[in-house]
Amino acid sequence: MASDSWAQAVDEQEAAAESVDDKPKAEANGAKTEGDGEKREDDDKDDKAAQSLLNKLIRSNLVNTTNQVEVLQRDPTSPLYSVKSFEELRLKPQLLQGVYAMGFNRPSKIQETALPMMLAEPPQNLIAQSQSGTGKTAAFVLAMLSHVDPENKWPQCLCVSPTYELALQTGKVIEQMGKFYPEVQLVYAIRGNKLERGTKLQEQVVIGTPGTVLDWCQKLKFIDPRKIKVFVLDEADVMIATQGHQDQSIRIQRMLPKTCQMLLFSATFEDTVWNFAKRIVPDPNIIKLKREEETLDTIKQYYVICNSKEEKFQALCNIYGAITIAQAMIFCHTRKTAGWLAGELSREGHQVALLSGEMQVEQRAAVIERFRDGKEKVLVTTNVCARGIDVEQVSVVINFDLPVDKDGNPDNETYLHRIGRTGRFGKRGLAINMVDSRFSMNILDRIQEHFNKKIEKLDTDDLDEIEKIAN
Ligand SMILES: Nc1ncnc2c1ncn2[C@@H]1O[C@H](COP(=O)(O)OP(=O)(O)OP(=O)(O)O)[C@@H](O)[C@H]1O
Repeated sequence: MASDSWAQAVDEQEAAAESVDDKPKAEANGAKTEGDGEKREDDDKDDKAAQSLLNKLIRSNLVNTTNQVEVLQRDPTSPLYSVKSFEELRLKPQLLQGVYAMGFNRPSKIQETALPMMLAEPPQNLIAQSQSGTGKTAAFVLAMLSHVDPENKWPQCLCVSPTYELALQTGKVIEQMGKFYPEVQLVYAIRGNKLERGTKLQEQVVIGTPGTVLDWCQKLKFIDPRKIKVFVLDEADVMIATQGHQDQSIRIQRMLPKTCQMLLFSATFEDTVWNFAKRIVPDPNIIKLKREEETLDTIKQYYVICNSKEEKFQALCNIYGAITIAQAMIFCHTRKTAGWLAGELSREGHQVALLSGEMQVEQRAAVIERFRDGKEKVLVTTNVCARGIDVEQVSVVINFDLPVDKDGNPDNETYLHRIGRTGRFGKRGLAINMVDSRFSMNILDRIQEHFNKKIEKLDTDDLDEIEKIAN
């Protein structure tokens, strides 16, 4: 889907970065100092799960959207309900309390329609797609908790997530939402959680990864799949990217009773996801929410002319000396530049976080959490590390190197995603581009042309001028 393809485009760009680095014209864009055969970011395998996790971690609240949901009902003649408040859903008081304690005042766009469908009697199956951060997890957690009978001490709701870390994240939401409903218990079916043979689980909700869930249902028989009332498959697009998960999920689904409510969620909806979804969810209702397009309308864009990476660093220091920057993200072309820059900035006394390709996902998650919590004010990163990260909360974005594709052409989509903000909710932002050669000037010109938006020149030796950009 075109609107969701930025991540793919970024992947392609990064995958091509090496060949760009080999080209003389690309060297001029900041890659020249890195051409030493180090392991590049692009060697890293596309890791959708890591991306999804990091995105969840950096986001502090709901992604707003002005788009309307598209609904395809299984039975088009039945009335379509949508709610504007959580009260209308007639939730159990303990759950309503949980919802409010999480700070939710009203249902999100997707929740308005998805919740009544999921809570209807008899239960309805649902396939729902909307970008990350629009409230899908909260929605299905509420549906699962609503369907549990706390008197029954066996698993009734089963949720599968693509990875250990994502399962833990969703588990946290279940725990938070169910905080005032202690009779309902949760268990994690994930690696490392070893139960004695012969155990029969008493917990009503199970969250886990496909392999462990399948073992617990089939081989170890901790769970009786015939007693499951709600089955959730989360992050279907991430799920199918992992070898074997698709198959395992289908095998789990086949063990469930016909009456079990099947729910599937995905951030994107390419054909592969759709084909998988149809195998998991029979007779579905379908809800789709288009991704909010990003724009550059609320962003002030500047460029700075420099001759070397040292000069770019000096320009950066001048900018920092002249204006107060709450939090900034700085994008570099390679891991090596990012490392160098982070070192230089720390030497100058800045609190710097570095996201680097060789870090494990847990380490990246820790860096992002610290940045999100404001412990560090500058996040230096390469594209691969930052793809999928929501930059909305960051007021200043600096392109230490401009984004280029494999042919050495401007990568407009990546530029837009790094800098852009969505719709009318977007806060104002400031973007500064470092230009260090004729090649990168040409890239900048073409980016201006593409978006038909002027990028102003900034003289970073003139403090008064820099101060003006902050106003
Ligand atoms: N109705 C609501 N009101 C306010 N905040 C909400 C609401 N629903 C969810 N949120 C919050 O918005 C953020 C995103 O929600 P959620 O994680 O459910 O989205 P998602 O679509 O599942 O995203 P992802 O695919 O990344 O998991 C979370 O911080 C969540 O606590």
